[in-house]
Amino acid sequence: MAGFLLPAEAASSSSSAPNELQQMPFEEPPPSQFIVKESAFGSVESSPPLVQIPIVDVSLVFSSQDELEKLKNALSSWGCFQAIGHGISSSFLDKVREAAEQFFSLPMEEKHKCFRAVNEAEGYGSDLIVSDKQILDWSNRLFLMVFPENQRRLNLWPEMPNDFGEILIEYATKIRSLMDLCFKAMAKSLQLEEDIFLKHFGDQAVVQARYNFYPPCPRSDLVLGLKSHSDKSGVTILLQDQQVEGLQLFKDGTWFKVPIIPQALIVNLGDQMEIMSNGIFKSPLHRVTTNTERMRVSVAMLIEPAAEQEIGPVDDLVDEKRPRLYQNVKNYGAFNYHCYQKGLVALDAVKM
Ligand SMILES: O=C(O)CCC(=O)C(=O)O
Ligand SMILES: [Fe+2]
Repeated sequence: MAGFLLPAEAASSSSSAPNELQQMPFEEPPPSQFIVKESAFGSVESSPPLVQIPIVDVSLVFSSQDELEKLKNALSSWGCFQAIGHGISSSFLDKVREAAEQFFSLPMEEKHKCFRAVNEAEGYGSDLIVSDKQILDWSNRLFLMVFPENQRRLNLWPEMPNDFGEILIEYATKIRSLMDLCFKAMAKSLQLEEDIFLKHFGDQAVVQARYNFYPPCPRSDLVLGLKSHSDKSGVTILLQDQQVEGLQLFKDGTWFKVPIIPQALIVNLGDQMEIMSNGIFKSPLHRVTTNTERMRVSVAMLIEPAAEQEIGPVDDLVDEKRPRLYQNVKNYGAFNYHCYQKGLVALDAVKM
């Protein structure tokens, strides 16, 4: 293999073309900005225990109390589960993966059309730099707003493969239904009115797609595809690569590898639902390691309330036995990103 794409801003100190990805020889050691130093969460460990995180058949959560309990227990311990019975066919999931792979393998001139602007998150590129101490992720991503529909920036959407947009809209529509089902099930599992979380998201809820591309990395012992983070979202639904593992979850002081179940979707609770549930549901720390030989692709769909909408713990989950754990917040997405890139935990900063 002659080379791989290196996330841009990393190697380039030129601020005039921060998005220009560079071609680096495979043998080169990773530039120092990528090297993960020892952190509170330990060093890069590519072979931790492989654990089966809970599996929930979401087609049963309204008919089986056991399945609903499983969902509740999963979200209050791991903060995530593998969803089966979600009703999206395996052939359609393959189509979503294929469209992502086809986009990432296009020539750079073609991907260039989707490049994000220097200070914006939306579009194609590598890490948005917000701190000079930032350790860079060994990945490129395509980040697109899908809902509300009038906020789509179609000039950043890939033209190739030519059905990319159509597949994304169909996928996002199906995922939005799955998210709604999860929010209702979460409420029911806590004996709350079923629409309570949905109402907090409002009719202007934002759904974003994040296509992640992790090139092979010769030093997967030193570098991360995506640093340790918890998601800014209410909930994230993740379609993993069908063959290449990489996702790890942090629980009880240990990193665990998340196995691949090709037809499952990972429901990963985000910070904003941890806040709304007053800490009952957990937004887990997770990260992605790199692979020395194989690239990896994943597609994450995130939902959060509109930036200007204030959210906080729902009243019914605050009482004398369970005092309010979090402040009310607005525009939490941007705040979370800034904390993340500085190595801080955003949720800690909004605790009472
Ligand atoms: O690539 C993955 O498996 C995880 C991606 C992720 O955590 C994210 O996009 O927030
Ligand atoms: Fe994530």
